[in-house]
Amino acid sequence: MNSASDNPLFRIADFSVMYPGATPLSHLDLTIRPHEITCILGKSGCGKTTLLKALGGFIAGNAGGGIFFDGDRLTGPNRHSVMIFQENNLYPWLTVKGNVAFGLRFSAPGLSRQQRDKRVGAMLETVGLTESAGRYPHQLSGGMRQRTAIARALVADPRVLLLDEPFSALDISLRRRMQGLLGQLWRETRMSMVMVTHNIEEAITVGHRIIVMGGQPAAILLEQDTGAAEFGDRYSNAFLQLQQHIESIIY
Ligand SMILES: Nc1ncnc2c1ncn2[C@@H]1O[C@H](COP(=O)(O)OP(=O)(O)OP(=O)(O)O)[C@@H](O)[C@H]1O
Repeated sequence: MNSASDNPLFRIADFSVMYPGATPLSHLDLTIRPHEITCILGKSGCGKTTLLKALGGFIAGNAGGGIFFDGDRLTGPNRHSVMIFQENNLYPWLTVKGNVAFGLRFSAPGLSRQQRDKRVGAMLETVGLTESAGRYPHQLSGGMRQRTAIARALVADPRVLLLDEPFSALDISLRRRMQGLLGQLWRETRMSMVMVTHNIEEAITVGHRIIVMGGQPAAILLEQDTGAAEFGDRYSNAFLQLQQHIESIIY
């Protein structure tokens, strides 16, 4: 997936986060490569969301280390990264189309109404929501809501998509369809994505690289490339062996 000349997208160096009563990350070192889907796995409470929020610039680390995005120290949220949460990503008072158009408001404020409508329309088509453009979030299924959230994130043309258990509220068939959609979007854009998930199968299926965290404070227990074709088949030996291996590490 990567080549030796690729610089890291994120370099997490000697990075620590202390909350009152918890120190999920302490002197953590890790790199995240560009143009890959990196999946982060680990036991509940080990610091996955903390790390993801820090990558989005929403959490500053304690003095000493830092996070470097494209070589520059991250000092706060920037327009290059967009985060999608498990639920409640949408504005309830806006339609699907309005929510997606909102994604352009700050990233491309100079667009004419026509240009904006064109981009929003194309994005709605990509995620299969053209027919539902006029509906409000409460009129959508969970999968449609997450597709709207993905469309809103992608319409802004970010370089990085940060996803925090985006499909965990969905049933298994919808979840698999959403995994397929994410893969399709990646093939079309080669966008860098970092996804936190509890689901080992999902991480192996969707990810090109898996990072397993564990312990308190969290250490990196495993880094594994999973871009090879054998990991695309959830019944292959390689897939099942890796799934068991990760299970044994986490639990
Ligand atoms: N704002 C906060 N204030 C105090 N402690 C916090 C805060 N946010 C998280 N924590 C604590 O930090 C630790 C790591 O939390 P985090 O949400 O990053 O874990 P996680 O691996 O994403 O968990 P889960 O898989 O359950 O979502 C936990 O012990 C949590 O209770």
